[in-house]
Amino acid sequence: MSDKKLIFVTGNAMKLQEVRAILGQSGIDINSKDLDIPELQGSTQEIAREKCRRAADLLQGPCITEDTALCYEALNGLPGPYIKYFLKECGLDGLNKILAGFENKNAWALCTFAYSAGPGTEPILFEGRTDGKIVPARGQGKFGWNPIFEADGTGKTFAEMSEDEKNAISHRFRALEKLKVHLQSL
Ligand SMILES: O=c1[nH]c(=O)c2ncn([C@@H]3O[C@H](COP(=O)(O)OP(=O)(O)OP(=O)(O)O)[C@@H](O)[C@H]3O)c2[nH]1
Ligand SMILES: [Mg+2]
Repeated sequence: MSDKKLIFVTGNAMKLQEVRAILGQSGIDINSKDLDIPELQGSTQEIAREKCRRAADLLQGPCITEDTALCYEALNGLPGPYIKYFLKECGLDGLNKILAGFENKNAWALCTFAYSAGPGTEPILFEGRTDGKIVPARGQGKFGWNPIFEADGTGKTFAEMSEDEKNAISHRFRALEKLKVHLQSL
């Protein structure tokens, strides 16, 4: 890609902030656009592909989109891509209580970036996953479900970490590492 300037279609300011911080000095410059794209039901991959297709159609050009899922092992991966609505309706406490009947509190955060070269092309997906467990809320509650997700091996929730600490191990960082390689090869 000649100028490495890419449109990230998202309505989520925190995602954008993290993506910019993680991309840092990579030479990949992100512009953002907040378009209201309907999100389908289905697997995270189906949702990610369709959102990116629709975004590229609306923009009439190349773009990236991102979908984040929070997956509970005891629930075979749910709430998954529907976490936004669970968080809104049940809150952090409710997201803990959902697991009250299960001993298994394991969960994973899954980030899926989709890249479209433009309308009519098939989006390419880049996934990143961080394993952890669901815990009662700890730390600064500035971003989504960060306070209830304790990343394995850290003893900290995402909300107890500095920006740099989270960005070094997050689902978003791991997905962006793959997207970066692809973009740099264009
Ligand atoms: O604690 C968190 N740490 C994270 O790292 C993180 N990344 C996303 N989220 C939240 O999970 C849902 C995903 O839904 P989502 O992928 O559809 O995002 P969105 O609708 O906010 O933006 P977009 O679809 O316009 O890009 C939304 O509630 C996001 O706020 C996070 N919460
Ligand atoms: Mg969304």
